[in-house]
Order: sequence, then C-alpha cells, then structure tokens
Amino acid sequence: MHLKLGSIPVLIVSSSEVASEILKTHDLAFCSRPSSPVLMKFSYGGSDIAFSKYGENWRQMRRLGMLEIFSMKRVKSFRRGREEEVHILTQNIRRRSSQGEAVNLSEMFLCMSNNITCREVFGKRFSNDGECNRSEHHDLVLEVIELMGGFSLGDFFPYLQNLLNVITGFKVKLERNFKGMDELFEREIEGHCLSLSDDPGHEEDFLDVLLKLQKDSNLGFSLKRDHIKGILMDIFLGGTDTSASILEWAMSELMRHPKVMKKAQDEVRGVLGKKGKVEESDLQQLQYLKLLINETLRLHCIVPLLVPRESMEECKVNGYIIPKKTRVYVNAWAIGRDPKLWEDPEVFLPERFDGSAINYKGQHFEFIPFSSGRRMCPGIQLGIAAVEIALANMLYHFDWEAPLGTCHQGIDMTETFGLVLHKKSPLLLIAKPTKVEV
Ligand code: HEM
Repeated sequence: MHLKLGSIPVLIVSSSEVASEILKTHDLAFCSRPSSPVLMKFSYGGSDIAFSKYGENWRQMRRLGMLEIFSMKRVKSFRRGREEEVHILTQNIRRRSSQGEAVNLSEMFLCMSNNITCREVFGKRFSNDGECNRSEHHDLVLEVIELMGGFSLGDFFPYLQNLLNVITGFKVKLERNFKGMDELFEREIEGHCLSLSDDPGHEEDFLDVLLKLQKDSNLGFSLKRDHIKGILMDIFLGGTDTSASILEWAMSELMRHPKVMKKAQDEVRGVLGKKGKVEESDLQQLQYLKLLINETLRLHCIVPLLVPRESMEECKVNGYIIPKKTRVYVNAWAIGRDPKLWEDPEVFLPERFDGSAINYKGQHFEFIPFSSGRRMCPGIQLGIAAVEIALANMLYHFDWEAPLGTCHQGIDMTETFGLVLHKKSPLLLIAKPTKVEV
C-alpha cells in the first residue's frame, strides 16, 4: 500500500513476497532510516546503531556491536545475571502469592527484563535488593520507549514540525526524558571511568567494554562519547520491553490453552525433576518451549511494523516505482497471520513449528519478527536467552490460575499501539507453587 502521510511518501508492506523484495533483493536501497526530532535526539544525532542513516558511521557501529556487544560469547557471559534475576522474580511471585492474591505478571516481567538490561549495561540492577519492583529508572526508560513508539504529528509535516511539537506538548516531554537518560548515562560513565578494572575476575558489562574500546588505538576510528551513549540507548530501547512483552503474550496464550500449558509444564518438570530450578544449561533439552516461543512470536509479532526504513534511491518493487526517501513499514504482524501462508493462522498451535524448517533468523519471509537483511535485529540471542530462562522457570515452579471471575478463555488479548506490541490490560494471575524443590 502506497500512501502520503503529510508530506512524506509511505509504503506499507503486508505480503511476504514484497517483504522479501524490500529486505533481501533491494536490501541496500532500503536500509536507511528516516530521521525525526525524536530519533535524532535519542540517537545522539544518529551516532548509534538503530536509528543512524546508512553510511560509514552505521557500518562502524554495527560491526563493533556485532563483535563486542551482541556476540554469543558476550551473551553467555551474562548468564549469571539472567539466572539471578529470574530467581528473584520467582521468589517475589512466591512471596506475593502466598496470600492467594493475583500477581501482576506484566509489571513483574517488565521489571525483571529492565533489571537484566541494566546489569548487562552497567553491571547493576535498578530495583531494591531482592525485589522485582519499579524504580524511577524503570519509569524513565519506559516513558522513553513510549515516546519512541508514539505517533508524533510533526514527523509527517516537516515544515510545521517545530510548531506542532510545541502545541502537542511533545517537545517538553522529549526534552525532559532525554535529559533524564543523558544524566543517567553521564553518571554511569563517570563511575565506570573511576573503577575500570583489569582484574581478570571482573565481570565486564557493556559500558566497561565500550570504554575500553574508546582507548584502543587499533580500533581504526574514534569512538566518541556520543557513540557510546547512542549504543547504550539502543540497548535500553531494544532490550527492555521486547522480552517482557514476549513473556506476557506467551503466558496469556498458555492460560487460554490449558493443554499447551500442561504439555509445556510436563516437558520442563519431566526434564528437571526435583532439581529445584531451571538453569540455562538445561534449556537445550526443552524443545517444546522453543516451539511455543516461536508460535508466540508469530501470532504476537511484538515489533509489528518492524523499525521504519527509508529508501536511499528510486527503486522498482513488485512492478511499482518507489521514490527515493519513501518511508517503509513492513507489517510483520499481518504476515504472521496471513491465511495464504499459515493454516488456521488465528489458532495458537506451537506444534505447527515441530519439524518445520521455518525459523526467525531472517531467511523465511513468512516469519520475520526480528526482520531480515543488513539491519536485522542484532540482539536476538540476548532477547531470546532472557525469554527462555524466565518462561521455563514460570512453567517449572508454578501452576497458574485466572483470578476469580475470569475464565481462562476470558484473558483479555487486546493489543496497544506502539513500537512494541503490549497487552492493553495487565496480565493478573494467581500462582500456585509446585513441589519441585529437593
Ligand atoms: C527479544 C525481542 C526483540 C525483537 C522482537 C526485536 C526486533 C527488532 C526489529 C524488528 C528490528 C528492526 C530491524 C530492521 O530494521 O530491519 C530490531 C532492530 C534492532 N534491535 Fe532488536 N529486537 C529484540 C531484542 C533486542 C535486544 C535485546 C537488543 C539489544 C540488547 C536489540 C537491539 C536492536 C538494535 C541495536 C537494532 C537496530 C539494528 C540496525 O539498525 O542496524 N533488540 N529489533
């Protein structure tokens, strides 16, 4: 679908064939990003990976990210942090549900994934010790995510941009949130500079890594403070509510499908027996868990329109001429539910992935929750690692019930609009601890 929103030409792609043309055949022509005041502000003038225009800066940052931040070695190095946060989550659910009250899983997943991200980035958590609760830092990050996903009128009327953003109050919010994040980054950078350690036993966080690279004379380019802050911002924006949202939708679907819930619980409890907790080394044995995460991502593509691209040159797609500087949204949500591609697409059926070659690694255009091509999400492993360990522990430690007055089928599945797809109403469930501890 080709539209003009304000003065900006926009292409919305809802078929897997055209998505493949955009993200594979013509990947280079479509691998830039549109700019807007919000994106420019939060990417430190395009110094980051996610929102910088295609060019030398993006190539350098992306290469550095792939080698130093998103590598499998680095993902594994954060294993302990993820396991500890999941343990705290489990303990908190156990404590809060001891009175038989429902727990707000949406909120707790968000706090847990925020704490995981914060440990990866700064080597510490946001919540109070032993708690899985909100802090002012959580609120700040979540407000920024909301702003980024929001529809700023000014983006589509560049000539009226300043005026519109002032009238709608957008500018004030933008400045306040940016200042909050920037102050947080500055404080942490100063703190890390004072305590940079060469001790081999020291667990490096992302900020340690970036500050070391800044001093590396073999890097081949100069890594400035804005580059570092831009990358930190990407990790907070990319890493926080994406994993939480997958967990929220997965648990909601499991509640609506008791047979799937039982099969998943039987698997994890059968494999782990009375071990007492699920660790990351156990995950490779949990094949059904992986199928149900795939199915959750298909039915609830959590970045529904992916991240907008911008064409760098005029290009012919599916027989149509797409002008230079067209903004492109790929509707991966619609593709995941396309009846031409999926049998009974509205049905939650993890078994459809059993024995199937289709995966989310960007080669199968009927299933592209992480996109594809040069700008495909580099954080897949980090995100999925957090989802798998948290979900496996939820299935292992608890039986789940809907609060009184709600039947399982009655779980509200209404979605909210934004960069990341959340449930409109929080997921409240009653947790019944199981006797899996030794
Ligand atoms: C777990 C769920 C996640 C999903 C579903 C997801 C999805 C996406 C999508 C759809 C894009 C747009 C790609 C494109 O434009 O073609 C993207 C980009 C990106 N994601 Fe993720 N993401 C997730 C987790 C993460 C995590 C945990 C991080 C970092 C810690 C991260 C960092 C990034 C970055 C830096 C980009 C920009 C890549 C570029 O422009 O070159 N993501 N992600």
